[in-house]
Amino acid sequence: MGSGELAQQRVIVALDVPDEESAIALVDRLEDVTFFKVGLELFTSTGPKILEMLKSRQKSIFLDLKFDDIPNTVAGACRSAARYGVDLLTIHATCGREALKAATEAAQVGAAQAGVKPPKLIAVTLLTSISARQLAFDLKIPLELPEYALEMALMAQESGLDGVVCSPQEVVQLRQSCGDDFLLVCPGIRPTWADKADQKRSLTPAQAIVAGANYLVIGRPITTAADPELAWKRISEDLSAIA
Ligand SMILES: O=c1ccn([C@@H]2O[C@H](COP(=O)(O)O)[C@@H](O)[C@H]2O)c(=O)[nH]1
Repeated sequence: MGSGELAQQRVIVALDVPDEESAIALVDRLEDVTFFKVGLELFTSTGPKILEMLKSRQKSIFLDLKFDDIPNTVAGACRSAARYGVDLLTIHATCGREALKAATEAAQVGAAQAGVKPPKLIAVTLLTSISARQLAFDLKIPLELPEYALEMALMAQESGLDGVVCSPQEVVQLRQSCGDDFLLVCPGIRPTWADKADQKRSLTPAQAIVAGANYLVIGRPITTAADPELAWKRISEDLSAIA
């Protein structure tokens, strides 16, 4: 595999910026990046036109709106979002089994109505900003963290979802239990030189790929770097070493 190819295939850059202008500036600087994530901050600011901007540049799109509501509402949201023709779409596993099933069906319907490919629907197991201590003391969940993440992933899989968003620290266990065809998409990725900030359950890009992650989501280590192209290049080189 050529230099940078693994990063191009497996790294999704999170465009957590406040407006369209900043997003375009970053996308145009990071010309080797093929996959971008649009999350709550950018989508709330720009609406769907940001997706058109990315499509016009032939980029793959992860629409990370993390829907979390009752079954009827998440189904409607997934039906609408699927019409945009995005590649990945998120919902929280904590919506529950009934909502996850309704969302899965609705995403198929929305895509068919719009004549586009359905998105891969993936469920957030447990935000990577939550530590074991916070899970127990703030969220009052009595399970050990790895067991809780596994239960959320299995519920998503049984409900027909294509995969989950999980911490890279849980990838080995989830891959073993959910099999090779289940997508494991990992934020909380931190090169050794990057600040962890609010991420509590992180690994380096190379560690996450070796563990078995399908995609790595990386935001601030690239987007807030003094030189985002150089940050991308360093990550690409680290991944080339394991390719
Ligand atoms: O559990 C989760 C789910 C989603 N995210 C999102 O990924 C990126 C990570 O950005 P960094 O700047 O690399 O921390 C961000 O858009 C989150 O909304 C997550 O971090 N953890």
